[in-house]
Formats: sequence, C-alpha cells, structure tokens
Amino acid sequence: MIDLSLGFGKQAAPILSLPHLAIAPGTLLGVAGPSGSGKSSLLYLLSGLLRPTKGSVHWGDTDLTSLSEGACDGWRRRHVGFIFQDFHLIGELAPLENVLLPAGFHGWRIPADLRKRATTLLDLVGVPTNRGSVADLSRGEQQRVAIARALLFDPPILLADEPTASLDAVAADNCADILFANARENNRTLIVVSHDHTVIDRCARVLHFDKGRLLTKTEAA
Ligand SMILES: Nc1ncnc2c1ncn2[C@@H]1O[C@H](COP(=O)(O)OP(=O)(O)OP(=O)(O)O)[C@@H](O)[C@H]1O
Repeated sequence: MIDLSLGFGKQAAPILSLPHLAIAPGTLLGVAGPSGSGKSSLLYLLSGLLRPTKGSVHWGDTDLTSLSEGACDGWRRRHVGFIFQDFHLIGELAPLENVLLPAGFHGWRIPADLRKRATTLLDLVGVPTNRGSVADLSRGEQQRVAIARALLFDPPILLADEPTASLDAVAADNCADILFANARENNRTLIVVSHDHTVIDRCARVLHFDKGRLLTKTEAA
C-alpha cells in the first residue's frame, strides 16, 4: 500500500507520483507506459531500493520507509526476488554461481538442495550449467540467468523489470510461462514492468503510467 512521490535532487516536479495503491497477495500486476514514465522507479520504491520523497510503502505490517537501510536490506532478501532491467549479474562468475549469489548473504555453506534448485532453475530457463562466465553469454542468456536467480528462494514478491526484453519470442513465452505459473501455483505476488504485450496480457491488473503519473488501471475480464 503506497501513497508516495519520488523526486531526485532539486527537480521541481516529482518523477513519480502515486496517490494510493493496494496490492493483495498473489496479485499478477503489470506496469506499462512509455520509456521514462517511472516504471522502474516504482519497482525500486516497492522493494525499498529507493525511498520516496513523500509517502510510504507498506507490505503487510512492515512499513519499508520506517526501516533502517540494513533492516530494509534484510527484509528485501527475505521477501523479494528482483529481476533487474540490466540484470546485475557478476560477469566473471559462472551462471550457477550467479544464481546462487543470494545464498551468499545467508552466511552458511550452500546446501546441496539449494545448489540442486539453482541447477533446476537454470535448466528450466534454458541455460546449461556447464557454461563459463556469464560475461561470455548472450544478453538473452544473461536475462534468463537473472530470472533463475530471482526465483532461487521462491520469494513471496517477485519484481520483474522488462524480464523478456532480450529474449526471442519463444524464449520470452517460455520465461513468461515460468514466472506466471510460479506466481499462480504458489500465490506469489508478481509485479512486472513490460513493453511486451504477451507479458502484460497475462496480468490480472495493469497500471498504465505516463510522465510519472498513473493514467489508468485496467482489470482482466
Ligand atoms: N537517479 C536518478 N536521478 C535523476 N533522475 C532519474 C534517476 N533515475 C531515474 N530518473 C528519471 O526518472 C524518470 C523515470 O525513470 P524510470 O527509469 O523509472 O522510467 P521507465 O519508465 O522505467 O523507463 P524505461 O522504460 O526506459 O526503462 C526518467 O525521466 C529518468 O531520467
């Protein structure tokens, strides 16, 4: 639930302004709009990676805006999988090591079943585990590694920023199938920014933004 605006520096007008939004658990929410309309900024606000200039972001009983940076990082690790528009992979590491990166923050040796899950996820998105460093993969393959990584801990909230932008039609469909099936079957909240109609059309609700403002909300029939 949010009621917020976001501005950067001394800009006169906020780059994103949203009066109120309630998202029930398990919602499949699409975010659409032209380039620069504030879609990525919305995901950053919802995950606590950015703090609103005004207003707050609540997930259940947790008000992200009242948490310290460290507490917010901890909350995000436990609750959010984030597929970044530019992937945020570590180029010199192998695909499997990238998928297991979130496990590195938990301070224990990576258990065999988690390694197996990472392997299964890579297999599911169609990236073989025996590839070298991700820097040598195509953009589409890197995008699929980023998708697998976001699913590692089966987070209750999945935020996906243009998750199919670098994929061909078949791979895009396959990855969208994985994201939406996972959300539906496990009642996960999926919030997906996309220009891709095959992704947006799968969403139960769609927010349309322009110039940082919410233009319309549409609901699937
Ligand atoms: N750190 C920043 N400092 C200043 N302005 C920023 C910053 N980050 C984003 N903006 C501005 O905020 C606006 C919204 O950016 P945002 O990336 O959220 O848009 P978007 O709809 O996701 O765009 P795209 O579809 O191209 O990814 C843009 O005008 C952008 O230049």
